[in-house]
Amino acid sequence: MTTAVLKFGGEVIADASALAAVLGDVARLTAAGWKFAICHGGGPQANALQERLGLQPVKVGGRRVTDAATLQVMKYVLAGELSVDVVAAALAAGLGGALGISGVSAGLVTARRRPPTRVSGGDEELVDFGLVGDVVEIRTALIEHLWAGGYTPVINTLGVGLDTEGSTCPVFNINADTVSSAIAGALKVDHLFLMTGVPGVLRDKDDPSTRIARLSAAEARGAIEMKGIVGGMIPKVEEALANLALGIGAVHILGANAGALQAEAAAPGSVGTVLVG
Ligand SMILES: Nc1ncnc2c1ncn2[C@@H]1O[C@H](COP(=O)(O)OP(=O)(O)O)[C@@H](O)[C@H]1O
Ligand SMILES: CC(=O)N[C@@H](CCC(=O)OP(=O)(O)O)C(=O)O
Repeated sequence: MTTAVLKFGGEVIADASALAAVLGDVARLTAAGWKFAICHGGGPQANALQERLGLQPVKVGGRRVTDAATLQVMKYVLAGELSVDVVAAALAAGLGGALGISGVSAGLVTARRRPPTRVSGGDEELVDFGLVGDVVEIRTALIEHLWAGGYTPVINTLGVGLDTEGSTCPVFNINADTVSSAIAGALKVDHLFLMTGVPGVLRDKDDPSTRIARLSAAEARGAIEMKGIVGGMIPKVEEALANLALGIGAVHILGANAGALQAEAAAPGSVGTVLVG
């Protein structure tokens, strides 16, 4: 049995034909015996709703600064519209066991508030991200339970603190690349696929023909330092590398194209970028 975490961001969700093609591949691989956990983001959709509400999206090093109103937007967007729409698209693509959950469900993604931190890709000073969580623990039992029942979890990446605040536990916004990498590490999956709007990590971020097939940790850190990797590609690479050592078979960053999952799994680096420790 092959196990995989597939993460895609809001950009992929916004492209209905790309999303259908990818979910069709997941449906076929699942029918052939693979087990997938799908994690999704929703950054562009959250930006759009913030703007409609007169809020200004602020991101530092690819992570969103999250006040109380922004967290509310993240709940509406991630656990509301996009969770429902991704599951509906998965059902349409033939993935009959698709089931939407959040990182809050059964305490799947437990987290604590991130203290003010210095950020790669930001300035030198400490950044207070507000209601953004750092992952403390992934409780994999829920995913294993769903897999055993024939379901494919579709996970939106909110997290929960288990230290109660009055009558409730605090909910946190967590970057979807962070959550998917942590889940992949906890499950020790064979493949972590980070699917995005570009074909992989690019030498020149504006030139899709400059895809890097294999990227080492040292090269990745150098590229972040030299600002060759910027914005939303930073958390993807950093978080995947941080979790690779936990026992993920292979981490692939790749574009959302039909057949890409199978091709990358069979020959890592053939259509995307494979990260090596
Ligand atoms: N070296 C790089 N190679 C590829 N993409 C890069 C690089 N540096 C920055 N990026 C940017 O990172 C983006 C992917 O991150 P992001 O937009 O957050 O995706 P997602 O929403 O799929 O998580 C790309 O669309 C690209 O604009
Ligand atoms: C803390 C943080 O940055 N959270 C992310 C969660 C959504 C996400 O990661 O979406 P994409 O995968 O589409 O970028 C955010 O607020 O945008």
